Amino acid sequence: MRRTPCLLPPPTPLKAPLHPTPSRHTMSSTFALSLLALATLFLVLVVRAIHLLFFHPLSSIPGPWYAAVSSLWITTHVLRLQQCKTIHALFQTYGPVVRIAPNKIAFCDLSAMKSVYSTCKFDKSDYYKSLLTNDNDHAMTTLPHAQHSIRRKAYAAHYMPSNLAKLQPEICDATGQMIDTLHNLPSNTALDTLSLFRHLALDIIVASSYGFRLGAVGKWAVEAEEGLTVAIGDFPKRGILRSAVPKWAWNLVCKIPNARLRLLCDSDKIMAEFVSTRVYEMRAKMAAAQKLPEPTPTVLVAPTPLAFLSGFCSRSSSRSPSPCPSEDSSLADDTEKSYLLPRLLAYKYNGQTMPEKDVISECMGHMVAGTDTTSISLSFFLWELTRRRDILHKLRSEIDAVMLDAKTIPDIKILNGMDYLNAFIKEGLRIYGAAPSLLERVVPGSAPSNKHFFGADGFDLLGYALPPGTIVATQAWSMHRDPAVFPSPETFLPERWLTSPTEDPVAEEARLARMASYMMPFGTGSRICGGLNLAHLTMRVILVAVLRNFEIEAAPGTDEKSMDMRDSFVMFPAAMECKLIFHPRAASL
Ligand code: HEM
Repeated sequence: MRRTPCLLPPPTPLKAPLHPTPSRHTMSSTFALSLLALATLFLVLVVRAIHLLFFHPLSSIPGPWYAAVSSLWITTHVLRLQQCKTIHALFQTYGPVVRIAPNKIAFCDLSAMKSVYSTCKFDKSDYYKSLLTNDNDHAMTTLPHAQHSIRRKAYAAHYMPSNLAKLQPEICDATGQMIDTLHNLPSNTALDTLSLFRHLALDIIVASSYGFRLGAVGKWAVEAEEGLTVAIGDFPKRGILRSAVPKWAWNLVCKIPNARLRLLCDSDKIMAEFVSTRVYEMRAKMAAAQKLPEPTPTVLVAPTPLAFLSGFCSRSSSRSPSPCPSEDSSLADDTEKSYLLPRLLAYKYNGQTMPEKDVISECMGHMVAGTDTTSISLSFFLWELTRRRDILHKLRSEIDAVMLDAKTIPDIKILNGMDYLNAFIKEGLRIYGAAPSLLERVVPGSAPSNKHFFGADGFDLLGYALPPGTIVATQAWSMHRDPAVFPSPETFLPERWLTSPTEDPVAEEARLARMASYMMPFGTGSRICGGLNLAHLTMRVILVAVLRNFEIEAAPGTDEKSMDMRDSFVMFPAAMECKLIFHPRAASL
């Protein structure tokens, strides 16, 4: 029998919905899974926190519990630019050793400072890599001690006092140009000294490194900021931004068509191009000099000396002012002096010269390290003088006595012997040192030769065992404010650096030596600032020249609030500027 075909239409296939509605069952299982993930994460964090607080090798070290469980707390203070003050407050609450992050210990103690930085010479932490120049190391960023000492040997002799003495004409010339510029400004002009001294410090560093006159102050005077100076000011900001965002985001930021942003992104490149040009010129000069039949100058000699502007430099070591050498006469004496660049180009290690990339990044490192630090210190020093006429008066008496002619800066030997000036600078560096922050080091994996600092559990820091890999650091800010060493530490008192005629001379010497041992405005130990002699000379020259020629007054708006100190490795005023007015002294005209 044939079957009757079914006349019913075939069933329409169900259309899949565009957005399938999850069943109640699926929804609840996703929710449960998320809850489980969150609970697991929470549990992991709790277990981790418990470990860090109670079972970690650093758990016995005092400090706030939230600092021990996460780096977030200290990072917020870094971002608030208040790390120094925050850590200082911790020392006052918890004592000389404090845990400030899960793996980071800060201390404030002289013996610990000596063993970390000088005796054991711990390597630097990764933090310094944010300061690479031209994506390459320089002395400051070379972390391992052994590699660093090779770098240090390459440049150290440049900053020896004997070499700097020969570079006085360059330093005085640049300073003289600034003094002339200030004399020519309309009266009552408020100047940002951070910017002014940044330009001057750069002129001095460029002149003493390459024998090249940059003329940054001259350009600044006509309100055309020197490109290189802007780049140097931008460089640290670039470093912070670059390390805060992923690489792709940074590349994107640098594509935004904004001229100012472009400059910031290119700051490293601008500096590298400037130094590369100097390297190219110097190589050409050195090659030309070697082809001369006779006499053959050493490679350390810069073949073309700077032309000197005016009579601001004195070459005499006597107290009577002497005329500045003329352009013609300077050549003979200059054959002895040595700039930084030819020295680096000639440096050999194991028979090899330094790769050019290293020479360039080294030179860039010095420009970055020396420019803002010098300008910030000087700005705070002058700001202090606007508030302390008593100190200004004593400084003036000393300066006026050795600087009969307002246009002749005394010789280095005279500057070195000015007791009150030097006491003032020491006190300035104690309170306003431009780099007062933590100088991070890492506890090594194996004990160095000084084994007595190491027990079975690691490095012995004031009775606490720090395992290898722990980051350990102290800060000048706190070492300089120890009331047992510096009575009334917040009071600016140059006299504390002078011996009192009414006290026992032996006790006085011991007191001065004790204070000096706590001072670390330039760091301390094997990684101490390479340019500290230049910094001292520059500060002395600029201070005597400015104070001999001008009365200084704080501009409206420059006050305790605007000058409140902020720190991000280097320190700076809250307002990011220091506006002062320079009135020519009658005796200087
Ligand atoms: C008042 C001015 C200055 C202050 C307060 C200062 C401070 C410092 C500090 C704190 C360090 C780091 C030490 C460390 O990381 O442990 C340093 C390193 C350095 N500074 Fe200065 N500095 C000043 C001026 C200069 C100048 C004028 C130059 C050169 C032009 C310079 C060149 C260097 C170099 C090359 C290093 C790295 C040293 C090395 O590791 O071999 N600094 N400075």
